[in-house]
Amino acid sequence: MNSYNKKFPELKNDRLLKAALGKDVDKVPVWVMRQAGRYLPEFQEVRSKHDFFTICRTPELACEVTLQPLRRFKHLDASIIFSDILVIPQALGMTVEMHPGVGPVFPSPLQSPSEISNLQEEGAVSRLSYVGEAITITRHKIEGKVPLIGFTGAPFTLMGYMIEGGGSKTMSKTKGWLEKYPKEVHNLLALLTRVIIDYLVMQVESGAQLLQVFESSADHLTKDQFVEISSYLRDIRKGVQTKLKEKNIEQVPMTLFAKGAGHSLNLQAGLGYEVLGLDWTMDPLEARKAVGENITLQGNLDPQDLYKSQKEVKNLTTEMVRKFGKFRYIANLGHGITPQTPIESMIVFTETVHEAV
Ligand SMILES: Cc1c2[nH]c(c1CCC(=O)O)Cc1[nH]c(c(CCC(=O)O)c1C)Cc1[nH]c(c(CCC(=O)O)c1C)Cc1[nH]c(c(C)c1CCC(=O)O)C2
Repeated sequence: MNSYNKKFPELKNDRLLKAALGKDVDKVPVWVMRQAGRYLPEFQEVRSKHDFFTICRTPELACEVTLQPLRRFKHLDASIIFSDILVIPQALGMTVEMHPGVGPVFPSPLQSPSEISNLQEEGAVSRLSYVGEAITITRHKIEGKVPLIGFTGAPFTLMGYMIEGGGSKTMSKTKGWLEKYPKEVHNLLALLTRVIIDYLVMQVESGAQLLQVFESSADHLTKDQFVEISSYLRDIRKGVQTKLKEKNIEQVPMTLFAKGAGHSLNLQAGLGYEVLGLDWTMDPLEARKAVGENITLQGNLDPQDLYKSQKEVKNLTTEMVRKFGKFRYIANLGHGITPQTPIESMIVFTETVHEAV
């Protein structure tokens, strides 16, 4: 399988890819994390008929919900394949359920490091082939209107869910493991890193045009702990590049979103990623100073700002885009859009980005 053989429709809007690679753009590109999701009635409609992971595993359904935001919001410059970061633990043999109103639940989380050896690394990526199929179908159905982003959870975030058994306010079990079992933790993070690299390469082979790595739980780590786990993030970037080269597949830009790790932007800028995602705590000018001119920044309006009046959303968005400027910048929120967000706010946000500079 190689995307060259798939004859995908020609890309008409390449603002996102240009911005990621530091080329000039006519307008600032914009997309929104979780842009396909519960704030859209058409998503709720599909969701009322199907279990969350059934949607992920059924390429036609995943494609349909990926396309939903594009139909509504004419200013979106990218789509992101509908899936979840927790499909990797599933492919390793763990059970993950999505409970409405609760979030992900692992009935049998990892209880001790000895259970790491039960994880089924072999064949994990082939068990994720449904994501590749969803990507390929979606690339055709998008008709080249905008690029399609593939994604993965990053090692520490995935390990956290696998140990905690779901979302956690404190991550105390996981942080306990970091102290008590450094060798085993390394083995697990290294295993996840290997699977993630092959999974991302498979996504590119299937048609993904940019890859985002979500280290969403980095906000639980101390600065020193983040420095430690950053080696896996570097290995992922390098590993994807090396494998694409070996397979003679064109390189794609990659984004790292390490939520809460704005304390280490300078370090992040050296990990090989073309784009760094910022959460809403970061000041655009300080972030630019920390990363220099060779990195594209993505973000970072507070998702809660979308609950304000249209006028305020417009003002805050304009202010944000002006601070970041047109050079090496992709507009987004500082985390995923939340379920009760008024649809009108998405319209104002995306339109305003295109008008702002
Ligand atoms: C940590 C994480 C997860 N999943 C993801 C992350 C990293 C990004 C982040 O930090 O938000 C990533 C993710 N999850 C989903 C996408 C789809 C693509 C998109 O951005 O539109 C993406 C990129 C769909 C989803 N993933 C989830 C939903 C809602 C589930 C439902 O419909 O019941 C969607 C649309 C559920 C999910 N999935 C996860 C959690 C913690 C939850 C529950 C919290 C919540 O409900 O928002 C794990």
